[in-house]
Amino acid sequence: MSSPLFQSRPLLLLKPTRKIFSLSHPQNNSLNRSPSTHSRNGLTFLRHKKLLTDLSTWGIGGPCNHFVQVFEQTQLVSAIRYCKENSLRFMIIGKGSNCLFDDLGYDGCVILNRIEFLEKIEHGVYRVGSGYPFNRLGVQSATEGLSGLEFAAGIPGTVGGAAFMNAGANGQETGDAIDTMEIITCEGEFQMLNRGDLRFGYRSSVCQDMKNLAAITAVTFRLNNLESARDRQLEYLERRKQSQPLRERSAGSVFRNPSDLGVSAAELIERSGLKGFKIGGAMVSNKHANFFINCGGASSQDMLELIGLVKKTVYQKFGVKLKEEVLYVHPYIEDTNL
Ligand SMILES: NC(=O)C1=CN([C@@H]2O[C@H](COP(=O)(O)OP(=O)(O)OC[C@H]3O[C@@H](n4cnc5c(N)ncnc54)[C@H](OP(=O)(O)O)[C@@H]3O)[C@@H](O)[C@H]2O)C=CC1
Ligand SMILES: C=C(O[C@H]1[C@H](O)[C@@H](CO)O[C@H](OP(=O)(O)OP(=O)(O)OC[C@H]2O[C@@H](n3ccc(=O)[nH]c3=O)[C@H](O)[C@@H]2O)[C@@H]1NC(C)=O)C(=O)O
Repeated sequence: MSSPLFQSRPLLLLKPTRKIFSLSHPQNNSLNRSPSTHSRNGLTFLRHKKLLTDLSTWGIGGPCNHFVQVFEQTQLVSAIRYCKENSLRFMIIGKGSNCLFDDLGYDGCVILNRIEFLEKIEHGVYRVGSGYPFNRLGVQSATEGLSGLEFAAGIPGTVGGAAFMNAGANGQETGDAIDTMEIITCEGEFQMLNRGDLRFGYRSSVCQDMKNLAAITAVTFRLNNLESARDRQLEYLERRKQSQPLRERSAGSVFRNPSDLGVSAAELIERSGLKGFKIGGAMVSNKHANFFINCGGASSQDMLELIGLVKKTVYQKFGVKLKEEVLYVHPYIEDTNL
């Protein structure tokens, strides 16, 4: 974050912004132009109309310059081509449950992923559109006596977001259940990635490092028979309800757990005395210290400052550098060091 605008902000894990397209600049690409709508190849693009507040579970974010919803893989390709032809940077968003948008908005095109098909290839093998709700898939598969995604119940993301982040809980991870992944490259080509290509790690997948990934379009899961899968799923969900503030506006865990220290980020934050600590409308949850809540009118600056302060305090107290799990979306591409 080299720009003066962001000098005082904490270093959040940056989203892998699509860089292939030419860049717009804040001075000649105002985020506050008058709203309009136009159609192209059956897609409706909104200009300066959509607020990112409505697209993130945190309920934070200003206007985006361009916004389009896609319901099929071919529409996603069209949307990406449109961005390419018009030199727009773009991002694919699922449920916005892992993103921190800026109050200044986003100067490119936000593509909302609504590709929600589910195809049963054979018993235990599901091919699922990347916009399919991950939560629903977790309940559905467990109800059918299939094991592998019981942990997904209660997770507010999409299948694409979960695969991209390798979401996990209760000792299970998304990547463990994935057989293949279908993607679109920045050149607009479809590609199939096999299990061996995917290199999943704790909250990471090969997708996060792929320079030419435009979007994950579908994921094929291979699940195992387990009679007690539904009971396990219900137990995990109950545990989640007891320990996490699911009714509040959050983005799940803000920080990754430190590796090999045998202590969670939540415990470090709690032991720093920060539960309930508030900056503006942003607050460290009293229920779970690694969940930060928008308790009313939080700005992106409030949240960024809270993240920075928690990070600094934990470092001063324990010498541990916490690393963000949430992804900060820069309003302008020039503000990144990418
Ligand atoms: N374990 C838990 O309890 C919780 C877990 N989570 C997890 O956080 C993640 C958020 O999911 P979701 O809300 O849908 O994601 P988001 O809409 O928050 O998107 C997060 C990032 O994932 C990338 N992404 C999302 N969908 C796609 C796709 N189809 N293809 C390529 N990249 C994609 C986007 O990258 P880009 O912008 O570069 O396109 C985006 O920056 C999930 O893994 C979810 O399970 C969230 C809350 C709680
Ligand atoms: C919510 C997310 O995933 C969650 C996932 O739901 C849960 C359940 O398995 O396990 C991880 O949380 P977590 O490590 O904080 O798990 P928890 O079981 O809640 O807590 C771990 C430990 O921290 C302690 N703890 C927890 C909360 C708190 O306020 N204070 C505290 O001291 C608990 O007592 C426990 O000893 C994932 N988070 C990360 C960063 O790995 C997410 O990724 O967004």
